[in-house]
Amino acid sequence: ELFTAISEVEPLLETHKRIIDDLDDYIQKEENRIIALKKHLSVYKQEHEKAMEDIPNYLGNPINAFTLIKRLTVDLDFIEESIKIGTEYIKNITMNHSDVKYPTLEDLNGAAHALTRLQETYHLDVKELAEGMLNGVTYSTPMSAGDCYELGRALYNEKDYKNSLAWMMVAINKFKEENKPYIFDEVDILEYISFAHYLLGDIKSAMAWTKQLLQLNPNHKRALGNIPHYQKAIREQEAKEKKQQRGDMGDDDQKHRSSGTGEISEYLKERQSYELLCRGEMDVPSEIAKRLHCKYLFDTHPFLKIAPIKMEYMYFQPDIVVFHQVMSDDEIKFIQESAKPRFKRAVVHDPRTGALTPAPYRISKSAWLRDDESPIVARVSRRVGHMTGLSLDTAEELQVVNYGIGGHYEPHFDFARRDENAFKKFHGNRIATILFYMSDVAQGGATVFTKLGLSLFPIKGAAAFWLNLHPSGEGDLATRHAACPVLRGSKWVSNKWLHQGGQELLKPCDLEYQAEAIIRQIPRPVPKTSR
Ligand SMILES: O=C(O)CCC(=O)C(=O)O
Ligand SMILES: [Fe+2]
Repeated sequence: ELFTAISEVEPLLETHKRIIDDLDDYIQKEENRIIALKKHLSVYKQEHEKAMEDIPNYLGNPINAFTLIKRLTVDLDFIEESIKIGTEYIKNITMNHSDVKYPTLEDLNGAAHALTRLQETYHLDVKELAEGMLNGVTYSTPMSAGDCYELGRALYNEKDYKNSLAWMMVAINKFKEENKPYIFDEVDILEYISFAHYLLGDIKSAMAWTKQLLQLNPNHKRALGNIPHYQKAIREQEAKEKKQQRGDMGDDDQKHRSSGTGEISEYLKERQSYELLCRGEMDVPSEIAKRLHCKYLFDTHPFLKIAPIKMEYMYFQPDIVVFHQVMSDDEIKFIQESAKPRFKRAVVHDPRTGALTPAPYRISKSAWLRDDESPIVARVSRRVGHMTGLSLDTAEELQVVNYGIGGHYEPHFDFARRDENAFKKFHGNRIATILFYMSDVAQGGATVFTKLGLSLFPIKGAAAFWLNLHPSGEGDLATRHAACPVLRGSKWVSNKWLHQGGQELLKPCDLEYQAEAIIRQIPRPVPKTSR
């Protein structure tokens, strides 16, 4: 699962270099071998010509008879042996070395999925992507027909036929333009295109592409077999459409039934604001925006009297703030290096069982760092106390996260719902989140609050802070948030989650608030984030 963290993809460059060196060496040896073989061949040809000019005379010469026999015994053995050595040698190269890392087919599929996630979230054009461009700017070498074909194949195998088809269409155009040798040919691409159309329910297109395939290869067995099948399906589809047209007159009931359930539209609504926010196309409401400001924070801890913290309000009710310059480059480097060897694919709590499992909606690698393992980690925790005025006594360890190719975390709450038994080992629920940004991100990777319409774009060394719970202890549903897929760059964050235990005197729960949490309509006063 190398694809789940960029830091784990980095060592693949070492593997890449190894392949370059091995292949260079192989080609050098192979060229020498070919030169030797060519010399043999030319001797064979020359001698053969001479022999054919006058066969009896040629073979009458005992030397010629001897050399002919030699060429067909010992020399032939040499040729055979040298070809065998070549294939053995290349076998050794393609066999995995144990001292470098190799990605798996799972990684290839993960990377393929990531590309489509990016393409869909950021409205990227497949043709532009294939040219190595993002929003009109070139960032990488263009993809070859082979790259596009493999990507299309990976998506096809993952049953994502729509995106598979989009990439196969680019593959076929590039294939015709490039005119390069590949292990696949135009017929193979056409077969994927036809079948993807079929699986997407567009049987007429499937038929048209299959006919194109048969023009190139009239004996293609599978394509020939599919034609009657498609013809039958088209007839059935047309009959169904006709029946539906007749039935539709006045069948209002049908229309209501197909309008979908409320649950789906709620999901789609969230998805829509998530994507808009990820692209930075949504602003916070103007009545909030006009009150946003920055200030120096110097009263949550006496220490701040001499070193106040820069605090920027990003939202009110719930209050979301960003503290600037609260983690130094050296601290970041140390934390990254400590986390790397312990990285595991990030897991989520299964809401039914509370068990930890990896999920496709959270693609990253993470590790936990304890305060007592390094004064640097402890110093960062202490700083969280200074910034928030809250107790760290019941906090979780520092969770360090690196997102992989297209890495993301879909909308979620940081607190546990009442029916989840996720946080039983902690003192109460997650009252607050402090999210340190340990890198800038070239493109994408924002933290977005889907209910609020707020996007926070990572700034290295800054930290976002918000309370997840109402003062009553009820989870604040407005804190629903997500990590957008990383479009370009590597995103590092660390989370410090504070729990309710130990905050009783610092953030007393309020009976009025408790009532408010139940009767949500009552507007509540702006709670002070700092004290
Ligand atoms: O990485 C981010 O921007 C948010 C991460 C997050 O929400 C989490 O880890 O719970
Ligand atoms: Fe979160």
